[in-house]
Amino acid sequence: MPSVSHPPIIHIATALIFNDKGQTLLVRKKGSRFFMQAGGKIDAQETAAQALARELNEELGITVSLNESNFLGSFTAEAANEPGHHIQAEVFRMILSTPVTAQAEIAEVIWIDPAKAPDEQLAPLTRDTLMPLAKKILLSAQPTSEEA
Ligand SMILES: Nc1nc2c([nH]c(=O)n2[C@H]2C[C@H](O)[C@@H](COP(=O)(O)OP(=O)(O)OP(=O)(O)O)O2)c(=O)[nH]1
Repeated sequence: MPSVSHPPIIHIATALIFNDKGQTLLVRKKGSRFFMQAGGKIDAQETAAQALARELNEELGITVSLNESNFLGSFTAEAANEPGHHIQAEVFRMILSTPVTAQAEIAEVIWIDPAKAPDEQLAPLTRDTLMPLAKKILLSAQPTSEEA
């Protein structure tokens, strides 16, 4: 029987970060043309939540504490910056009301309405999974006409 080879998997932790204006935060890392969610690889001995808190501190200068109520799920996609690799992303959600500063390997930070994000500039996981999820979360958070 022919053997099937699977692409190597990179395990990362990342976050859908929202502000109070219906926007979500994306970063572009130095040397990459793709915008994606902040975060990065989970080191040995770290939980996904610990890895994400460390990465958000390194990349954006923010201190967050995360628990399972912030956890959205585990999603897979092609890795944006490492051809031939796939990622498995542990994805959290949070609301941020403090300013952020691009630090370490971050070249750009943007806040964007997920309905207006240009697909061709997004990493595969962001384009195919996380921006659609962000739109759903924002829609479900909007008050209905009866509540408004
Ligand atoms: N943070 C993040 N990485 C993503 C997303 N989508 C996606 O394909 N990736 C890819 C880009 C990279 O190939 C990989 C993350 O690696 P990285 O190099 O940025 O992670 P890191 O900050 O831990 O850096 P390092 O240990 O390699 O120095 O996952 C995403 O939405 N967020």
